[in-house]
Amino acid sequence: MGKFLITGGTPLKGEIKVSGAKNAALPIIAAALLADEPSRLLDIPDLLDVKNLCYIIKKMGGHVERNGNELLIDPRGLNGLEADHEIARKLRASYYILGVLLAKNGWARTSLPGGCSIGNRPIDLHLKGFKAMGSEVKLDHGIVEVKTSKLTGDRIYLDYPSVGATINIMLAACKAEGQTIIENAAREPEIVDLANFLTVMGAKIKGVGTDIIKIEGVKSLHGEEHRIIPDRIEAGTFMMAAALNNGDVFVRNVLAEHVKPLIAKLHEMGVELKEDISGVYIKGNGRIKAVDIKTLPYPGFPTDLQSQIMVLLTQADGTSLVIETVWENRFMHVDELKRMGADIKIDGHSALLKPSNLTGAEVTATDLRAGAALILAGLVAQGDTEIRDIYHIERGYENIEKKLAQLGGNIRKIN
Ligand SMILES: CC(=O)N[C@H]1[C@@H](OP(=O)(O)OP(=O)(O)OC[C@H]2O[C@@H](n3ccc(=O)[nH]c3=O)[C@H](O)[C@@H]2O)O[C@H](CO)[C@@H](O)[C@@H]1O
Ligand SMILES: C=C(OP(=O)(O)O)C(=O)O
Repeated sequence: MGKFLITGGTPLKGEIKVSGAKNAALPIIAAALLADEPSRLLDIPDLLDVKNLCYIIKKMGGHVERNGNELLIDPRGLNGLEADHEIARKLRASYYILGVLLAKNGWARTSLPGGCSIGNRPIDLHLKGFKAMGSEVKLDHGIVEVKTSKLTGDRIYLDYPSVGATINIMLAACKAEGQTIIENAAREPEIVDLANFLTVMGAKIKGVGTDIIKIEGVKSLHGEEHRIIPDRIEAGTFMMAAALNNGDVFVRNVLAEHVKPLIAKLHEMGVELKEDISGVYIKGNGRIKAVDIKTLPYPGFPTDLQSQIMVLLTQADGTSLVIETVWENRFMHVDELKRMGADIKIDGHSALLKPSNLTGAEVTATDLRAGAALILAGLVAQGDTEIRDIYHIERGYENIEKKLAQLGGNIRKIN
């Protein structure tokens, strides 16, 4: 199993290009299966999650071909109704197969999905949506089965603006009979990207990016070409890496409007940054002011950047408070950061951080963003850091060690 070895202290300088967004690419790959023809997807990151989803599609008879960062998906041979259970358990996005196959064939089965262990992660809202649309739902021994003789649009209120439930219901609703209205829908940019792709395929969707999405079902969808939006979480991770290490970095391929909550906080922290049409310039100036953070659904501060910003806050000039409201177990990086000397106290959903001198240590990535936080910590710490279980990080960051090394970061992977 691979490890990252990092020696901290080198300022990061130069330019780095952000890849396509994992959390947009995965539902868009699934959506391509709704068409009657092939689709060509551009800027698909080369990630473990993408490989696993493609494997599931191939096992169901679909054809997937990768050419650099392009993915050709031909759904014409798709004859399976069941996602490979073993692989489906390795990623969250495998459950999008449910919405797609329900719309296509009225029947689907998969094991409960995987993804980061950051909380309970129920799928009740997905199932509530499928049921409202006329499906029978069975959940037995970790296997979910959804079945319908006729998928019909309905009004569905989400008790929480769940990203996954909004996506799964949208996927199913595109080919349901009549209109589906999702109330209290999630507004994340990845959902807008998915809706843009579905719309060029022929779907009728209104209100995306607001909390009420209306979808009028259509009989068929056609294949299309689509470029995935830049990954705002990868972008945010690099922006913070630059701010931490007195860097002078241009993070290219960032849509600044997608990272507004982070930009606002970096401004508050006194980090110098400038937005550009194609990215963001960051210049660390050796001083970071303490700030408070509360994670919220979009457009609030993203939970997927919470672990990373904590590292920045260990270097601030005072005490900061971080409140995690989305996931109940997303402070697992804290024990690892403490091994590196971080002064952090957890009380329920809150973490209190005091200025700390970080030193290199042997640490373990417990989930994807926790792993990213450990990389940031390793880059700023004195001495050597070894990060284990980096497969978590590789689920969501494309060649992160190569990209950071290109900026002068002293990081390498060993197998
Ligand atoms: C693959 C993907 O896109 N993952 C992202 C997605 O995860 P994911 O789509 O799983 O996150 P959700 O928005 O669904 O979950 C948010 C909250 O809703 C709760 N919930 C969710 C579904 C449900 O049926 N019932 C329920 O109670 C969850 O327990 C959690 O507390 O959005 C999260 C929130 O921005 C991000 O952290 C993940 O990186
Ligand atoms: C939690 C994440 O991903 P997933 O939902 O795929 O586990 C993430 O991307 O930070």
